[in-house]
Amino acid sequence: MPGALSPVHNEFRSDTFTQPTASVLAAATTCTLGDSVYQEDASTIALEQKLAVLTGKPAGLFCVSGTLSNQLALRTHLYQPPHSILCDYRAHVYSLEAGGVASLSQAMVTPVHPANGDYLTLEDIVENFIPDDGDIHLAPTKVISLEQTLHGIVTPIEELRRISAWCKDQQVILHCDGARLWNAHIATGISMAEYCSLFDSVSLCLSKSLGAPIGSVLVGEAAFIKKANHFKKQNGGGIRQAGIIAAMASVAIDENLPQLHRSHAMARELGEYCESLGVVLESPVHTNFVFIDTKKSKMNGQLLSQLATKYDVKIGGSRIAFHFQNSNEALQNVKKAVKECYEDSLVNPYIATGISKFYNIK
Ligand SMILES: Cc1ncc(COP(=O)(O)O)c(C=O)c1O
Ligand SMILES: C[C@@H](O)[C@H](N)C(=O)O
Repeated sequence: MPGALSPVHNEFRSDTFTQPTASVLAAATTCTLGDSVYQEDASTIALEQKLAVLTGKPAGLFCVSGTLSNQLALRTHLYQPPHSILCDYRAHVYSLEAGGVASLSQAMVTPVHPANGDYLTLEDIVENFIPDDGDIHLAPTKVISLEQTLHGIVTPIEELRRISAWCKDQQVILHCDGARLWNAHIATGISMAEYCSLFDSVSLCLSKSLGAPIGSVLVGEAAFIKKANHFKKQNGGGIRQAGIIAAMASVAIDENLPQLHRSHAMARELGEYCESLGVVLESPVHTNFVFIDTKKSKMNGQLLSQLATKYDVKIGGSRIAFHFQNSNEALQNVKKAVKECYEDSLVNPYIATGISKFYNIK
């Protein structure tokens, strides 16, 4: 119903909570129903080709999740241990994919803290890169895995170009976890094809800011995608009548991509409000996330989650995630929760111990 609040209008734990709209759901009734393991489903093939054209890559592979899409990319790029990947210490492929790099690819990880505190530069990479120089003590860096956006931060295209040129010169694979590359595209106006031209492979989530119910697409060279499909089947990722979810994802891209700027504007509004209070942010608000630096702000993330409930919004911890289905009413309630949590910190400064999570899965 036009104007009605979405069931997830007050959901700020993650943009993974976006729900299919009526028109996205309707696509499930007009899709093809071929067996996509046999590569006979027209709706699935159409989505993969759509993403290939959009990103300027030769081929695409529909996967049930971003984790699978990322891990298939790394497994396909990595084939002769001892080897390692280099990424940001906060990268999802390292910190939130259950150790898949180790179990699936038998790879070590070099997690790097960016010197500028926000995004990896070529200097960070060169300083931590492990050369394949015959030293039998080492696991050489074979893949550099960047994330755009990472924690909502947009790495400048100029930096990506520097890194990409260096990787080509060093013959090192460059992968992009582009779960939210869509957000970078909308925030900068730089095309998806321009971004993707800098990487050997890109994993694109459709089930987050874009509001598809399920799915990601991995894009890259045809031979790479063919091998990734082999590993996809090996790991139980073969999907039979995938047309149902592929068709929904295709509509979600068309209808929801133009709306991402709303979530960015709401995030900016909250970020500015936080700073007006004196709340310290962990990183700049470039897209749809506000990360509160609970340590520097001496704020208790769990208390923030509890206060969120008091104001009828859902917040998982130090991250406040925006998506196109949030309401302005809910944003004002988030501000009330943040203000009360910050005021509490002035009286009861919270000293965090142990690893801090920005999400809260029971
Ligand atoms: C940056 C990033 N990459 C990959 C993923 C994995 O996606 P999925 O949850 O679909 O496995 C997520 C979260 O979901 C993410 O935030
Ligand atoms: C928790 C994490 O895996 C998820 N991708 C999120 O951003 O919410």
